Amino acid sequence: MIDLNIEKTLGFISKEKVFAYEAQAKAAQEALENGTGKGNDFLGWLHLPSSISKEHLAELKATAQTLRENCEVVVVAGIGGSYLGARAVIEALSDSFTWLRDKKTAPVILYAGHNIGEDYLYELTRYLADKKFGVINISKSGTTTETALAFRLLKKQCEDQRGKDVAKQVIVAITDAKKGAARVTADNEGYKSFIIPDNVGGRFSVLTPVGLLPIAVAGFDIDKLVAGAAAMEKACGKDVPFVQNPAAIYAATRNELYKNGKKIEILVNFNPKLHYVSEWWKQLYGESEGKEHKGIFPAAVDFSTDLHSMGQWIQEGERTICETVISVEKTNHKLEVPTDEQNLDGLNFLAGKRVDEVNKMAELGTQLAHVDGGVPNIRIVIPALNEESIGGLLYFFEKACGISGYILGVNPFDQPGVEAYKKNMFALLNKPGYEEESKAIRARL
Ligand SMILES: O=P(O)(O)OC[C@H]1O[C@H](O)[C@H](O)[C@@H](O)[C@@H]1O
Repeated sequence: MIDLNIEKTLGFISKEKVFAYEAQAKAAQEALENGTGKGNDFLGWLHLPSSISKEHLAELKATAQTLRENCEVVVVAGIGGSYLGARAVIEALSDSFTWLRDKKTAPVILYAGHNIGEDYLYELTRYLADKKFGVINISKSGTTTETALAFRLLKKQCEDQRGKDVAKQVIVAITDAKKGAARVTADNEGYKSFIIPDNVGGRFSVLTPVGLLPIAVAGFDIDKLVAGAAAMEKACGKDVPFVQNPAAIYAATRNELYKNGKKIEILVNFNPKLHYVSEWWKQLYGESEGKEHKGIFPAAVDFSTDLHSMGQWIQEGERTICETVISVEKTNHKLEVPTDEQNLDGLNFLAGKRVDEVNKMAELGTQLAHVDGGVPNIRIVIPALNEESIGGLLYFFEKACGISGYILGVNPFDQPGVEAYKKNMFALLNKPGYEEESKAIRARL
């Protein structure tokens, strides 16, 4: 379970004001439960953790096993919500150097379809040239250009390298039940496929096959991940009183901070493995709340790395920011600072201490400094980097996002703004059907 602490925001906003959101948070929770709010076609994530069946998990694990047995490398092709959840969990739980080890216990997971870098894709195809690789092609719409382009390359390479029959075994599609090019290809080629439910938007889909299959291929326990999320679903349930509901309190606090001029929320970690949890969080909150010219800008830093780059700005720059720190209570391994007789580096005052003790003092020192500098600080403690904790943390953020978006007054479940660049790109590339737009955009150049 997580521990949420808002004490260090209270010099900037008052507890009374935060607690005054109780009625709004309750109304938001009810709108989510009853499906009466904006975007109510996309509430499938709300009770997803508690509704995932053992059979579904077993099917995912069986497919993961096929990929694990037949692949040295598995490429996850997807963008946005179709890759960030999987990557967030895999990187949070993986040994940082596992990809460099000769002996591997699971296929190396690589990512594609989240950029259009020609060199990136060239180098990926080169790396895969002598590898037994498979592909998980993930796209809810089934038509996202970045992903489709990468998949076209990977599909051809996989078939050329491994033959059509093996390719059929090691290519898996995760997409809509009926529509989209990814569905057509999967059905035509006879790929194993999983469905992304209609009522679960991409950024809320980590606990569907979108996240669960790659996570299982990487060797992590999806039963425990889902169990952690289900426990959090309960802890943030509609009947939990406001003061005890971490999702409601977080949603209320960030809305009150926003009202008081804190336009940017920086998600902070003191553990490099959480980098992609922040990337996932940025999409979740950015796409959900950034509309109608409103919404906190979600940013992220990795400390202490970024204390030596962004630390100055955070300490003394424009006072429009607040921080939310994810702190991991216990490390998974133990490492002590050794004693050195000569003590040339002057570090003997740390000798015998755990490295994590030093990290925790960096964290505490940073919190106090930033609060002194005018940055309100929310702290979220998770017990450890394991499946249960991460599952719980992700669901907590999803639930809080739904409540927070409704308090803000926007539809947290659509993303109309994302289409603007796509329309221009298609017009510039002369995509059939965009003839008028092509003419209009060329006239502007
Ligand atoms: O899964 P897909 O349909 O390929 O979509 C992938 C991503 O791109 C879209 O443009 C949306 O902005 C995201 O919300 C989505 O997660």
